[in-house]
Amino acid sequence: MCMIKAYLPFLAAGICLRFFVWRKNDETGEKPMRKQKKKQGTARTYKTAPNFTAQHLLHHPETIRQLIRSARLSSADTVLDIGAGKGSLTFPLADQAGKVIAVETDAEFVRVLRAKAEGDPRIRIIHGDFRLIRLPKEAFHVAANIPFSITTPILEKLLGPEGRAFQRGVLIVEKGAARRLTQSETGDPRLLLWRMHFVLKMQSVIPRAHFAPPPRVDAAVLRIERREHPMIPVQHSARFVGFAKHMLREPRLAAAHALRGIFTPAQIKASMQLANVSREQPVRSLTLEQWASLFCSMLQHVAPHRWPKG
Ligand SMILES: C[S@@+](CC[C@H](N)C(=O)[O-])C[C@H]1O[C@@H](n2cnc3c(N)ncnc32)[C@H](O)[C@@H]1O
Repeated sequence: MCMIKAYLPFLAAGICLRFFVWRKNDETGEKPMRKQKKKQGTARTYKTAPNFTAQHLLHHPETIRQLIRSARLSSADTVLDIGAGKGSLTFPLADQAGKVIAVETDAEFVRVLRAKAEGDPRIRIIHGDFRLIRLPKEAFHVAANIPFSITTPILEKLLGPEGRAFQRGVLIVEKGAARRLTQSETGDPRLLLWRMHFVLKMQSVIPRAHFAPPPRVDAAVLRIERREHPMIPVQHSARFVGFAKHMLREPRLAAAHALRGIFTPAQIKASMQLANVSREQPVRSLTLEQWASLFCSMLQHVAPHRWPKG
């Protein structure tokens, strides 16, 4: 009895800790990491710290059909399924595309995928972290219900220099993330850069009930298409980020003021006229065309030593 009494405070502390961890996972809307069976022999190897795995599997047949249809794939296409799970998208995608590359970190899911895809030359399964794999060099598309917890690293990889062969994609992301990525006004220089090269659109909302287990929030389909003609020269991408950061130090400031550190007064007048920017227009309300025009004016007329650093 005395022994039990002595252990009671530790037991209570343990229960509190479990509750706290559970609440934390609940707040993020993510499921805690699944435990791996040791005997599978394909132990998880992370080069970076493990993240929540976000295993919200899509189980709604019509939503799956719509996503596959909207990916507009042909038998000549290569498509990436990022976070393939048990293959709810992988196999329907293989019926449309020439080649599907399915990337998945979870050893148990990879085992299921390999068993289902055995002998199917159209499907290649990569057991690994998408953030660490090498992207195809030939043109490719993406159709995926991605792990929400790594939405930004996934976009950085696809829309940055590494993803130079990425053409277009339909990605299921958190609805809030889809809104942020597609609303017209933004104060995020990197998002502006992505928009110079890609068109991002929120295509449709997917109710949380279409996933198992359901996430805490609804999801949405984010459509991404590479622009045929980028709005700024690709080789000046890093410079564009430097320019946008400089301009967005105070997003509510009138563009004419924000341009001061870079352009002379005469250059400000001319470049604003060319970009059709009004005198009091705040920086954060500049349209993509205005951003591109002001930036190109800087490249053309301002001495490189005055260009803001990234
Ligand atoms: C939202 S689920 C989607 C699963 C499946 N595509 C579906 O729709 O049913 C995301 C999947 O990504 C996997 N995952 C999590 N982190 C990953 C990473 N860094 N690289 C690749 N896959 C990852 C999870 O194990 C999970 O199976």
